[in-house]
Amino acid sequence: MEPIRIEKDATQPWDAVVIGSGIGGLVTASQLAVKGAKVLVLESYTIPGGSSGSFQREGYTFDVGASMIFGFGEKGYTNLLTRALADVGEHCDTLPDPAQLAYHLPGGLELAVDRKYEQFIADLTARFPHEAKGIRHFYDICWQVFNCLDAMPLLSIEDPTYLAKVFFKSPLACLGLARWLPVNVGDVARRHIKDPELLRFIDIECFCWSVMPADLTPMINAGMVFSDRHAGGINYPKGGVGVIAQKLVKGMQRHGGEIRYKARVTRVVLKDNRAVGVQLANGEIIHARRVISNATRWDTFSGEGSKQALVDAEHTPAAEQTWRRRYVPSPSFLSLHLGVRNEAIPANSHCHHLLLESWDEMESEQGVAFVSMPTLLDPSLSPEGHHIVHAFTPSSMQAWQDLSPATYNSKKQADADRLIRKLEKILPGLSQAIVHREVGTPRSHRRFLGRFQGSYGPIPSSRLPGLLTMPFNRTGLKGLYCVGDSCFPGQGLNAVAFSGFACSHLIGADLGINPWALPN
Ligand SMILES: NC(=O)c1ccc[n+]([C@@H]2O[C@H](COP(=O)([O-])OP(=O)(O)OC[C@H]3O[C@@H](n4cnc5c(N)ncnc54)[C@H](O)[C@@H]3O)[C@@H](O)[C@H]2O)c1
Ligand SMILES: CC(C)=CCC/C(C)=C/C=C/C(C)=C/C=C/C(C)=C/C=C/C=C(C)/C=C/C=C(C)/C=C/C=C(\C)CCC=C(C)C
Repeated sequence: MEPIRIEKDATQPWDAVVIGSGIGGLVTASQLAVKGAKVLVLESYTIPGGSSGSFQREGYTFDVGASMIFGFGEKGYTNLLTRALADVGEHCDTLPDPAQLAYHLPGGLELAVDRKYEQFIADLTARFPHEAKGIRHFYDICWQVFNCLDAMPLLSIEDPTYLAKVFFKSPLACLGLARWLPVNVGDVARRHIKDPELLRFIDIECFCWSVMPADLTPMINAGMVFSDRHAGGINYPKGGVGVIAQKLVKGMQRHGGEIRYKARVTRVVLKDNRAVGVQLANGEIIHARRVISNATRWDTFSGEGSKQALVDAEHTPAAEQTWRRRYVPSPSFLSLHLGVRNEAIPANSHCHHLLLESWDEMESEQGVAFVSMPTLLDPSLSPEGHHIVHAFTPSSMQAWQDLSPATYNSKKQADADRLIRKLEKILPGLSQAIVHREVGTPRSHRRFLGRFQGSYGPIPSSRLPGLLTMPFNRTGLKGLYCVGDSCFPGQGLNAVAFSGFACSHLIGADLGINPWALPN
């Protein structure tokens, strides 16, 4: 289809300026470029991708953060990364992971989540035979949610025209989603499962991606995660996670979009209470018809703790204060990027592992340890004879603030050593095999990713009704939109990709450049 060109006036040369090149920002920008909009992405760092970038050191290609990738399936509508790339004429070769994750839990509960659904159900049932029915019911309900999502093109539910069309196309799927929107996982799990240890397992199943127990995790997101890992499966992009962002940039550029690196936005420029552009740290002002922030809402709007927000307190909409009362920043991470000699990795290891020593520690500072070893799938990421061990554990900014440089450095090394000792439970001899080591703290995450308190993303401050209170892309300021994990439906690459599709669709509707028909 011939792209629709938008008329521009001299003072507003860009149709849309996107602040940040996380996956949310890049999907918005590339989708808008495909619709014919003139788009500019401004990224403060030197590479694209944000938490989903990759960086090179001494022959290793390390993932910044994201490593377990959903949304790369071939069928249906929930494969949003595959779709975002295909829409700009790009494709990532991926390596299928035979298991999503190997759990190493208290009480000797060891379980790898098999790619095949029936195998996973059989393995979990073997451990909890008295809960065979409950296990089947609970995970089958997750499939019902997933099947609703997978049955229809996923665009902005803020656009009434889309809602009407999609309701006409898939009425039952829409009603199914409307039913599950206000529900959390804990309520559904307790309806079918009674064994306290199995309920704890459901908690950690949620925690490992939502950083919340089941009672605070929205059912829609669980339906997505607990089913996509078996439907499209977990697939690792060949060459590292950063390839996804690099290809989105390439595809966007091919459609006329542009990106500038080392371009930190310091404020959204307003005129008559409307966003009309942005100002960069070097003072340059760039005008645009629409401004999209891929920074977190805490970094976008003023409020308690936000030091240099992009919108001042006077112009911050009241709804943002309500959001801040409902959602708080989750902890950040202490992260390790290790290059290790092959001998430390047992043969036939899984790529992703989660270790928890005591259930009481699930939500504690540095309680759960996550491990990703992508070289088990893609050996080209490390020098021959070596593997990557990327490990992280939740850690809050408060634990790292107000320390002298010497105390900060020694805490960093001591905490890293402790994490490595923990990992030796599954990787015996690890500490002796390390040849390259980099340690990141919440302060590193804040500095390099520009994220408020280095946070992984927003989590509810109390029990909320599922996803019902999560804000969409439109903000209370005309011309300004948000995208990324502080928008519906929250954290996760596939989730922020959805946020990007929804945001570009909404802006497309506002600018009148959307194609009439829903995508196939
Ligand atoms: N699957 C996994 O294993 C895993 C692990 C970690 C993170 N993640 C996911 O990654 C997702 C994050 O995606 P996202 O789209 O929200 O964004 P993001 O935080 O990854 O990227 C935001 C980008 O905006 C840039 N930026 C911020 N403020 C700026 C400013 N003022 N000027 C210019 N640039 C600025 C940052 O440098 C960054 O590149 C999260 O949802 C998280 O769940 C996944
Ligand atoms: C009309 C009517 C009636 C109605 C309407 C209704 C509707 C339509 C609705 C709609 C809705 C929707 C569309 C929704 C959507 C949703 C979505 C898309 C979702 C998604 C989600 C996703 C997710 C959540 C994901 C996630 C993931 C993650 C986070 C991951 C992570 C991971 C990690 C961290 C890893 C770690 C571990 C290791 C390493 C071991």
